Amino acid sequence: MVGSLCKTYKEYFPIGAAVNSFSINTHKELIVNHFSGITPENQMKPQFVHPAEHLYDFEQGDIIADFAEENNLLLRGHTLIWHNQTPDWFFKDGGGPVSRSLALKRMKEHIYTVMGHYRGRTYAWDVVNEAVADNAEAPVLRQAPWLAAIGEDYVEYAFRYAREADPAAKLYYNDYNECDPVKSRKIYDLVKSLIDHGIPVDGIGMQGHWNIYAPEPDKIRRAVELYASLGVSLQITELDISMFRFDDRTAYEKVPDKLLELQAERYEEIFKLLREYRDLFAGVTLWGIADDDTWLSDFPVKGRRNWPLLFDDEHKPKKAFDSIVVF
Ligand SMILES: Oc1ccccc1CN[C@@H]1C=C[C@@H](O)[C@H](O)[C@H]1O
Repeated sequence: MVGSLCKTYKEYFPIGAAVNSFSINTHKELIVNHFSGITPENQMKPQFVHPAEHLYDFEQGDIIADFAEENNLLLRGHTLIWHNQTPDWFFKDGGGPVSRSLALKRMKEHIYTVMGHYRGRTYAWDVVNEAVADNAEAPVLRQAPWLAAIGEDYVEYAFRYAREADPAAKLYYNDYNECDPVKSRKIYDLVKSLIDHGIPVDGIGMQGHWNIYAPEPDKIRRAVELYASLGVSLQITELDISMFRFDDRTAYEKVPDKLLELQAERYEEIFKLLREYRDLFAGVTLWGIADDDTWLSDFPVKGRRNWPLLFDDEHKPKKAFDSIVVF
């Protein structure tokens, strides 16, 4: 019997995994043996829980929340306000664009209803996902439907509504490419501005969609220290270590051993750094359980398989797993 991942890290931080209402059955043994928390990869996103203005559908989210309760797992809510997987109806009114006041009303109702439904079951929420622009010359906020409808203060309103909806939940701002020197400064500036205006932000979610080549530990370290200087909690919320640079079109039928070795070294150096900063991290979540079910197979390159997680297609621990449970 291999050592339990979450038991190994019990004195460091909870270890979570992204799940769906199928993988909680197909990957149940791995979840209950190796993880102390779960995040719904998709099934609490607006597209799934709020498909039409007067229609909520919590069926799949409830299956996940019930599983968390039955197995004593922490449950992270993901995500409330995002430019993706959010139905167009939020931003339309009659034949034209929604007004600021109606968009705020819809945002408030969505946040109150979804957080209210899971109140007491979700200990944290990714309130706003990926609001910051990627490209260096852009302003802080990316172009997004919520920005167009409400204006630059949409992020503030989202966090205020979230605190009102569930005062006990930890409220996170979550983003990717979070170690890029330019983008990390923008994320810092956004969260600092929220804090300076008395907006309730408890933490920054560093998604951690990394790969076997980047970001190097020093870049991760600089971002960790920059965000921690705000006095907020940190979480790695969506960790996976891709075998490829983002849109590299190289593809393999079977993962080369050399890449598995490189990946094990990356996981080892990343978890060494996370253990060093254990006091800053309130959790580390893998964006999936095993390589047979990962969003990175076919994304962003159609037909390109990927092997970014700690367990292989047969749910056996990989070299990457061994590299982080023995230290
Ligand atoms: O790494 C990226 C590259 C391009 C776009 C988005 C991302 C990350 N975006 C994440 C990935 C998968 C989704 O399931 C998550 O909800 C989302 O937060």
